[in-house]
Amino acid sequence: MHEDDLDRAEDDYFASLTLAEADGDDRAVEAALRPKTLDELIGQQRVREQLSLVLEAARRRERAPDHVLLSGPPGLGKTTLAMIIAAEMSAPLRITSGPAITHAGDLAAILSGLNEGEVLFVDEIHRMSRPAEEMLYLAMEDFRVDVVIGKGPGATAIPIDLPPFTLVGATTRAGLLPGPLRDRFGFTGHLGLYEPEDLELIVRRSAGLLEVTLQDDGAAEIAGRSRGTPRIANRLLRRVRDYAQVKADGTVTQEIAAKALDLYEVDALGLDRLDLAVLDALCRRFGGGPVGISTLAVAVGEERETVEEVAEPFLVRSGFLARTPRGRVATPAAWGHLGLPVPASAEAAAWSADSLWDEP
Ligand SMILES: Nc1ncnc2c1ncn2[C@@H]1O[C@H](COP(=O)(O)OP(=O)(O)OP(=O)(O)O)[C@@H](O)[C@H]1O
Repeated sequence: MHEDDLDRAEDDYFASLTLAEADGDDRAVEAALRPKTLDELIGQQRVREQLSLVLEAARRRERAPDHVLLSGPPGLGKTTLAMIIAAEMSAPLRITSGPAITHAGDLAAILSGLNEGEVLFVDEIHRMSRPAEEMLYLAMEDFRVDVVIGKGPGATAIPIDLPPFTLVGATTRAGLLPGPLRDRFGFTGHLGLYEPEDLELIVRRSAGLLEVTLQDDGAAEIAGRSRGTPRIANRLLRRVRDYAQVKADGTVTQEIAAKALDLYEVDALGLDRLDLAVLDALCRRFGGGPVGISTLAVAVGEERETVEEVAEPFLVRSGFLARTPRGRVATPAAWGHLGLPVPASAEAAAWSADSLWDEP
């Protein structure tokens, strides 16, 4: 079995555990904490409303819903939403990922094994191979695949009809998807970083499920340091719970949460070690930029994708980093956060509105 398939099988297994069975294993707990219905999902109001309409309309027409593309940084709930779509449609769910589909044949095998109405979730769909992508165009539009038998001039394409299904694609980089693939999704939902109030509700819900005694100010402290990301909020809650149980009486107060998170090197605004390394390199080594994302990634010893998809969205949203056509620049707030004096060039460069740039 491919490594990714093994991961997915493990995910399925974790999803089948009850919380009591799962507790003690971080990945299993994460799966068990997933909301199961759209109503249970916290935040992402717009996507929730839009999706609820798409699903309701499909139910009334007794048809499989249109294909759905979900985009946004990691840990915001794309997998959770795919599971919810299947559950809301009472349809089976099949999970795979772009990197697991290296040949068109891998995809043909998956597609031809689908049942009517099934939801196929392809995580990291932007990392699928090109031939597989082209096969997917036809499958999405005409519910058909052409399987090529043989090679060279004697090769023949045998068309195979597929039952109607719903593809749910997830990507951290909608911009990387080729236009023809993006256009074949009937609905695209963009998941943005969560507001602290929503994260607070998520932390409180998880604390309830995990039977952690959590005071309101403790929930606010964890939410404020969660980088706008439910997965991180849930993870921090578990680390704070450890601390509260070992160093105190088990109750999570603001003070306990702050102490625990300081210990785990999550600063008061939620910046973690990578975020701080990026800011530090940007300010101290590159004089505040502009500097290219690849150079920045090398400077902090990380993959370009990790810096771009994990650290950058949060740093931009927090007002510490700006993207300009000439590269990334530190804002005056970044210098301030690192306790460094703000150079005059940073004041001018970062805050000329014309220099801000949205696309990578
Ligand atoms: N809106 C939400 N309400 C409550 N919990 C949420 C919400 N969104 C995500 N979570 C929790 O966050 C965790 C991560 O969610 P999920 O795995 O769906 O993210 P993802 O976007 O698919 O991430 P990745 O792309 O990295 O796999 C899950 O444990 C889930 O319980």
